[in-house]
Amino acid sequence: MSKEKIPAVNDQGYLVSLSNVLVRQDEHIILKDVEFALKPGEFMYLIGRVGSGKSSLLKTLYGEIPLREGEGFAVGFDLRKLKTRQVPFLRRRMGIVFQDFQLLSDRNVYDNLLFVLKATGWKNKVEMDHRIREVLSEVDMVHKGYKMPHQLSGGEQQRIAIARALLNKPDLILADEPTGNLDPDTSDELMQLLHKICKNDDGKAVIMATHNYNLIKKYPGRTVKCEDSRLSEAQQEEIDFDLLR
Ligand SMILES: Nc1ncnc2c1ncn2[C@@H]1O[C@H](COP(=O)(O)OP(=O)(O)OP(=O)(O)O)[C@@H](O)[C@H]1O
Repeated sequence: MSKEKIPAVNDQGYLVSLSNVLVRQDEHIILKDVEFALKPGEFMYLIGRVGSGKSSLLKTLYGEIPLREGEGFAVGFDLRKLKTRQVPFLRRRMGIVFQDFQLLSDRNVYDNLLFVLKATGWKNKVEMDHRIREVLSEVDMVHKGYKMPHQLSGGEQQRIAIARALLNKPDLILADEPTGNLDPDTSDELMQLLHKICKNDDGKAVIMATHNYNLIKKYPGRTVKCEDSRLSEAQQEEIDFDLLR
């Protein structure tokens, strides 16, 4: 729906590219010398102990923490030059999913999705209805539009949160501990859904912060770790080792 036509990838074909980035919370340095890049269609896990900076890194990507040092690019935007008024446009190109679902409790599933479409500039009722049906179908929840959030299980609520994240056809999904409130079987289903979204032809990438190493074992993929204020690619052996601890 947005009129901007800037490409989501940079000259090197990356959806996200950070170089020499410093991430701060207040005056505290959370991560330094951050270097990483992500291509369309990639699925990347972000791991690290509690407080190691996973959420802070995601917040930097979605413009919640301003990038003041280093170079950053995400879904067509130069994060270093990002103006407050551009943040909604950046977020329209990203779908963000949290551990606690964050659905509006006072309205049903359909109206939760409608609310987001209206807030992001959609006007045409038929188009909005069509898009809502499409995203509900993508997450296998077509018949749950009339339900109130409290009438859904945790796994179903997270599916709706993913449907909401998909509404504006984002180039990148950022998921911060999306299985944190789900039981193992439901987590499993959610992983299959996220991988399916990533494998679609439109080249969506996913970054998922997680503590759930069992899921990484079951659904292996590129894994990046926050540790000692640094970001690095994690090896499978490290994941195996951490599982044993
Ligand atoms: N709003 C804030 N203001 C100041 N410091 C913060 C803020 N949010 C987080 N921090 C600090 O930044 C550090 C990194 O936190 P962050 O939430 O990024 O870690 P995390 O790896 O996502 O942790 P978790 O696994 O618990 O979600 C922590 O030391 C935390 O206390």
